[in-house]
Amino acid sequence: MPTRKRTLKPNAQQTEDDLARKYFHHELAVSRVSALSKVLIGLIIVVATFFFTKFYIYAKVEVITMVSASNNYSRFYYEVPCSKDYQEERKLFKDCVPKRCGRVVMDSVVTKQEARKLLRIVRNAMVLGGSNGGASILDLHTGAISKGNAFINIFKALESHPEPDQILTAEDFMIYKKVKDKIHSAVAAEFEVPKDKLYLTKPTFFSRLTTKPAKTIHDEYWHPHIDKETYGSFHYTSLLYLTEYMEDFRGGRFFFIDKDTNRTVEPVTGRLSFFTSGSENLHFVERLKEGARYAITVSFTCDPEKAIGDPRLK
Ligand SMILES: O=C(O)CCC(=O)C(=O)O
Ligand SMILES: [Fe+2]
Repeated sequence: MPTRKRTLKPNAQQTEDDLARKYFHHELAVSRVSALSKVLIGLIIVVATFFFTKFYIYAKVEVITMVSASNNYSRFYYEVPCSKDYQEERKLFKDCVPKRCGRVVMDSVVTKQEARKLLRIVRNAMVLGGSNGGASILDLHTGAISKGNAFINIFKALESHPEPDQILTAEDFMIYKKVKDKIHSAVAAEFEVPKDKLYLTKPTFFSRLTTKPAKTIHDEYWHPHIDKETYGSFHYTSLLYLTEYMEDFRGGRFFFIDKDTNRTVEPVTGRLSFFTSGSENLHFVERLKEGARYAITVSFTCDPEKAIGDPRLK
């Protein structure tokens, strides 16, 4: 029996092939379109996120000059609600951990003359050191001083110096101690802590900021930070300024970062600024635009185990 091959009519076969081809192309096109649209959607999301973030950052920040260089403040006080950062320690150091948190600026605790003497100390010391980047420190307690891309010990460097008295003297340490004691009293009184329950802690150091580009992480002073987190032992941070904003340098203002506002303190020679060190006082230093900015960070703790003594010439 002749077998009848079941064949489609040429036309029908063609139509089916065409359809299959068309379908295949359609599928391919659809998958190409959907891959392309995925890429496009991804791109749109990335661009939108970028602009939103930028817009949000810029839209958010209103800058308020909280403490201006052109005014004199015998006592400026700005209260902020305390963060939860102190909860664990409240029982341990009950007379000392802040009950009330805030920011204080006092222009009459340290005299201009004392500030100028302290400025001379750090300037002299920097003859032996100085960072390659924009931030140098001098810690009279440990002897650490920035040099190049690292630190050296100033007491060691003085041993081989022909005229160490030209750099650092016993009198310098007396001035440093006198000023540090006045700051200690002011912080204790303002935050109602018995002075003998509040201890000087480390690091307590001089700083010099310049416009030099950063060479190491130690030069990057402008990052927002919380002192209690960064330094561990701090409960109260104080800053004594040794040069003046817009006189000796441009940029270099101190910024407190609040929810939708930044509040600045403009440095003035002899200006004492202090605040509770928890996350209620997130802050940064504006990048310098010109000149050199000198300050001392004098830090206090409630933990007697973290206390440090007065520095002395070794
Ligand atoms: O120098 C200043 O104004 C602030 C320095 C600072 O934030 C710090 O030492 O932790
Ligand atoms: Fe700080």
